[in-house]
Amino acid sequence: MDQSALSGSFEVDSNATVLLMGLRRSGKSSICKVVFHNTQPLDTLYLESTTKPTTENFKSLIDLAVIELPGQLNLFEPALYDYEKLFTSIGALVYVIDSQDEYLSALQNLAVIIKYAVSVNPKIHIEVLIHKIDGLSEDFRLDTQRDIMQRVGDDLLDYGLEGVQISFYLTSIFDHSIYEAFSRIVQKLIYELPALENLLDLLMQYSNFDKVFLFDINSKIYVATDSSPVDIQNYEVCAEFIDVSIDLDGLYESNSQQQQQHTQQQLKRNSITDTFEENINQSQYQTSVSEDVDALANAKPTKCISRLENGTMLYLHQMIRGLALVAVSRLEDSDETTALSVIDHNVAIFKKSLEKMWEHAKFR
Ligand SMILES: Nc1nc2c(ncn2[C@@H]2O[C@H](COP(=O)(O)OP(=O)(O)OP(=O)(O)O)[C@@H](O)[C@H]2O)c(=O)[nH]1
Repeated sequence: MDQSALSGSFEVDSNATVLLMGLRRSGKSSICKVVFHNTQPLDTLYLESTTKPTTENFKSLIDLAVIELPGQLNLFEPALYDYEKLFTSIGALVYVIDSQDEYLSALQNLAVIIKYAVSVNPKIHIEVLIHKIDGLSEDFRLDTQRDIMQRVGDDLLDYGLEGVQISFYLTSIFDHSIYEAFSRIVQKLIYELPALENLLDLLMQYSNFDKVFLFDINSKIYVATDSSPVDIQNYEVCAEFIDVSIDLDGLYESNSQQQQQHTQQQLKRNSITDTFEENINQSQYQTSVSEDVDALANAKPTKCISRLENGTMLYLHQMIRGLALVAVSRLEDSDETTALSVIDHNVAIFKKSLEKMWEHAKFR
């Protein structure tokens, strides 16, 4: 984690910045660890309290920065930091509420922060994570959400802020809900999102996909998807398929590496049988190694296709900037060969469009 004592000022220069706030022990650091560092949820149990603001930078389709403020910071205290500068330069405020704890003081704190945030940055996205829902029953989760939404609405009315848009998410680091929430939050910061969604809709239509995601491979956040509703099971299956594909990719050596080993074995055999030819073979070997290096440099992006027991096909194709396109399709076995060449062709066109979009991207 990139810990920085920001001694009085925050260096934030892009709207693709998320500010993570919430009371102590609400789960802020755990969320960062699990989503952006692949930490196992149970390993967050004994995390130390954050005492200084920390910033984490993630390079994906956008260069995202997540600033975590320690829970004990109080906006009313004599300003240690330049809050005005901070709030004017962020794209989203994410406030974490521990739903397993008594949350009234968190809601008071949230109302004060929202009042300040919208006064200095009216365009800010306000996102509330009703967190640690793994400890609540299904019914109680919805009751808690209703209660929190009602109370936040009342508090804002008291401040005369009735028009403020706030999004609420039920989250836990123990399931996919935290990734789903962060995906939606990050998408709001992507200026090109409508164009991307359009492209994905077209890709889906012409490739017989049922659902298509554009994933950030490291975090499993999806930076875009087509316009059909997201079914969490589809998300889970696609996110897990990324891990499987990457593991498989690492398991098998590329052709060029195998070729290199074969040449090496050949060389050893020759050196035993014929010393005269050894020199010639060695020079051949060297040529083949340098060719292999070139081949590796031009290595093809990862592509993986798999069919599940229920007949669903999963299709993964690596894109630019650590992204992967993952799609679900219910293609019949008999159509597969022709359909796959059409899909490959369409995906290649999509990738080119993505490259162009990236070149002209607003947040780079
Ligand atoms: N049950 C449950 N526990 C969680 C969840 N997320 C975080 N926790 C636990 O909550 C505790 C506090 O988490 P932290 O991430 O340290 O909280 P924080 O908001 O960063 O706390 P400060 O650094 O003090 O501001 C840890 O023991 C986590 O394991 C969750 O989704 N469910």
